[in-house]
Amino acid sequence: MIFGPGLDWLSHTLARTEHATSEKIVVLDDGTGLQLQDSGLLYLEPPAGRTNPNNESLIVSAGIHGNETAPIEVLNHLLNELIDGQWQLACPALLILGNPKAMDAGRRFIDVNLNRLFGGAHRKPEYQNFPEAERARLLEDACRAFATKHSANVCHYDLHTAIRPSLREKFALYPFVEGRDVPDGQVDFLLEAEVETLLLQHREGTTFASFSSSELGAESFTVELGKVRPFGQNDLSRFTGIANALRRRLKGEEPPKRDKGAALITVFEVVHEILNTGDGFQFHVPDDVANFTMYDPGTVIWEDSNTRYTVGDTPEGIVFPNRDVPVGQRVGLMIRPTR
Ligand SMILES: O=C(O)CCC(=O)N[C@@H](CCC(=O)O)C(=O)O
Ligand SMILES: [Zn+2]
Repeated sequence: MIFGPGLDWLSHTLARTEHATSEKIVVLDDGTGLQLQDSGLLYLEPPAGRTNPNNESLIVSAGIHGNETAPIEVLNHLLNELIDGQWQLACPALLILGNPKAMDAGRRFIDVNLNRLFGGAHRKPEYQNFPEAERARLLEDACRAFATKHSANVCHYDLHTAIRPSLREKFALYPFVEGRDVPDGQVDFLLEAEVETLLLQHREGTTFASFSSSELGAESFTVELGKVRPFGQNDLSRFTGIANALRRRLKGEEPPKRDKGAALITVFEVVHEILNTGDGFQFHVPDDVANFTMYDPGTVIWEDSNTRYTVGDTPEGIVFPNRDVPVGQRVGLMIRPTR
């Protein structure tokens, strides 16, 4: 047993949240290799000679925010099925439970938001000595090593749930990389996962998905799958879309044929990132507003002593409103439909 008697990956991760250098390797009956590289960091390798029909390598992460538990449970279930022999792995995969200490504490983060520390931001002097800075470095190194070993077609899905209710329950964010467009195959995958809304970021960020896009050349998405709830309180029937779509990819099966009348994806572009500018910053969006609430042209969204942001000529929506962030960090995104 790779994780110890009676322990699955999630229980093992919650029981051992500390950085651990020892690497444990187990080979399943069918020859699939499992290498526990660190707490919450698991590398999966199909047996030599097995074909990888989609010629791809997958990084799937959850728990970058420790209280976003449903995607963690989904990933853990998929792994339990694999270990149980219910299906066979076709492609190399790196499975990540992002912030074990915060998961154990039931918190978004311990000292600082891990999903603002990627792309080297963890090296900033103000973040040193925080466990999240060390974790960001470790995850970057692990992903870099994975992408170097499996250079073709690396995809990364970073799974989250949102703090606020959402008028569009499931949505994905596509990190900004100059000159690229979302491939049709990725749109089909999102729809297969029942994610019917896509947000195009307007500039490079310091999220995990932004790092894997920009530095590893991966097709990456942050995927929001529902609402934050504690472990054991998730209705996992609302997450079957992503579970089925990921399992299908890990098995190397072809995508399902899309019906003519099937839903299309709705695309928004980010037009403005609201930052907490510090002294005098006032955010005029109420605390309990749902993601994708739309505001009419001319509505004042935020202001400080120098600047006032008002909605432009066409309606704009708010996503991730959260006034409770440190100065310099994101308070929300303003978005606009693209078509
Ligand atoms: O609901 C919220 O306010 C936050 C949910 C969440 O964690 N979202 C990610 C999005 C990352 C991105 O912009 O791609 C985050 O804020 O880190
Ligand atoms: Zn999150």
